[in-house]
Amino acid sequence: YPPGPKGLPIIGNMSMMAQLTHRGLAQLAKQYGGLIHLQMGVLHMVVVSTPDLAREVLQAQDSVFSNRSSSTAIRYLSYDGADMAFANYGPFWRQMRKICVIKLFSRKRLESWVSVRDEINMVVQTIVAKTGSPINLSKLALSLTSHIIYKAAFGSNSHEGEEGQFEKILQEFSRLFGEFNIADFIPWLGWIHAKEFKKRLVNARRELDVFIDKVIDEHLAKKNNMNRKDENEAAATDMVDQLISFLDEGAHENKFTDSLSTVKLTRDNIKALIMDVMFGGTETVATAIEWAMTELMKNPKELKKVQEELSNVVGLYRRVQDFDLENLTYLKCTLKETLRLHPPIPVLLHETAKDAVLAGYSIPVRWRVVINAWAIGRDEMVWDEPNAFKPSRFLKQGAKDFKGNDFEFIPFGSGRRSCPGMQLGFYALEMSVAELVHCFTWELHEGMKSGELDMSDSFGLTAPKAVPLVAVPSYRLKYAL
Ligand code: HEM
Repeated sequence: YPPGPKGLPIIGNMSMMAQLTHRGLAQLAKQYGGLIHLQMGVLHMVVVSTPDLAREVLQAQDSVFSNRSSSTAIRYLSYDGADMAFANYGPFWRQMRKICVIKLFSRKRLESWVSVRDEINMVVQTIVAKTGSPINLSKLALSLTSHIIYKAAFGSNSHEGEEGQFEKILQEFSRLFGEFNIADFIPWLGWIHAKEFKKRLVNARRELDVFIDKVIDEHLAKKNNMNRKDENEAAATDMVDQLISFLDEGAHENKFTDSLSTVKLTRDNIKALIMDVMFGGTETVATAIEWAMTELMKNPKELKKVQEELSNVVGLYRRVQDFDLENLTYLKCTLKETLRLHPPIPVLLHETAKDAVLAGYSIPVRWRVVINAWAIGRDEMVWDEPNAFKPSRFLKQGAKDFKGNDFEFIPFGSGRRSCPGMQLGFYALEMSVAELVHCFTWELHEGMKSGELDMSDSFGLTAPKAVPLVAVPSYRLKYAL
């Protein structure tokens, strides 16, 4: 097995649990090397912290390393693996992925892209009304991305209060995913808080059931109405509309097929896929917006360069349009640098599908494989001044890109399990930051200096800023909105 800190009998390295964040694991990698073994009760895991080993796991031997690790909460809340993000690699996952890529996230499905624009417009209007007052940008970013994904998934005709209700359900899901459950590590101690934990799992899933069943029924009714009115009339399609076209109420399990025309989905599949989209698309993009704004506030010279570029390319008499994005090169470099220093998902969680050998070490089947994207993005063997925010490094010829071929820079992962929402996610990030710094000038709250900004992060499904970013906007454009 690979080297690693020595553990105790039965519990292994469980006493180090609090240390096993992206930062703690990067520290351990300095001590034990790019491949570490840790044991947490019955669960074994290896941690990959170098680009070469990431290439081996995500590309050269990807079919062996592309399963997902699971837990009691994940199994229950994903409707027993009825989704894509938590399903093991195989025909079922392939089928679900095809639906997501072609039907939900594709550039051709314009509605999601329109949701991004509409919601950013609303946010700009809100900020205009609050110029001169402090704004919690961390909260604003999360509310923006929740609205975008909610609208892309469910359409715009939600009823009063429903969005807030849905946010609460997701927050409880998120807490349950992250909660320490002893049964996952030492199964025979599982009785300790099993009853209470199970009760919370059942309640959370029941609430999601009630919520999404209602949405599905409303969409089905709308579809029937449309059919009656005009067979040929194209309905405005949100993600639920797309998914219910595969719904077979009589189906109890999926039949795997390579052709989308014969795919059948159950209600549980639809609920679980919606959950994937919500989790995949909300906190990730919000965290990236928050960090981009934080780094720009921390580095006023870089902010000035981005704003100069916006003045030259867009000018101060109009807002940023989609066609401007390809000319906003420095903005793009700034966002890449943000994703290098602060990958929203700092560690990728995979599992071995069979016994494997990695760098000469044995990695048995069903071992957890953690790829520390955060540590790789700050590897001093690869990156010059790895902890400095230097967007211009991405201007150089041959600079790394995040599309999955450069294993030194993997904020969206790479290979089979890489992010299917990358295009949509990056577009939402690019447009949000472009508009925030084009329409407004930002000052830190209460006379705080840029050097005093707290740059610590917290560790969970994503790694947002530990202390929210608060800043005061003033309007920058030369025409009234
Ligand atoms: C800045 C934005 C985003 C970042 C940095 C990001 C990053 C990632 C990463 C690192 C993974 C895991 C890769 C792996 O395990 O190897 C992932 C998976 C995933 N992402 Fe994203 N993501 C973003 C936006 C989105 C958006 C907007 C959506 C959907 C609307 C989305 C949906 C998903 C899904 C469903 C998966 C699971 C894929 C699978 O298991 O096959 N992501 N993402």
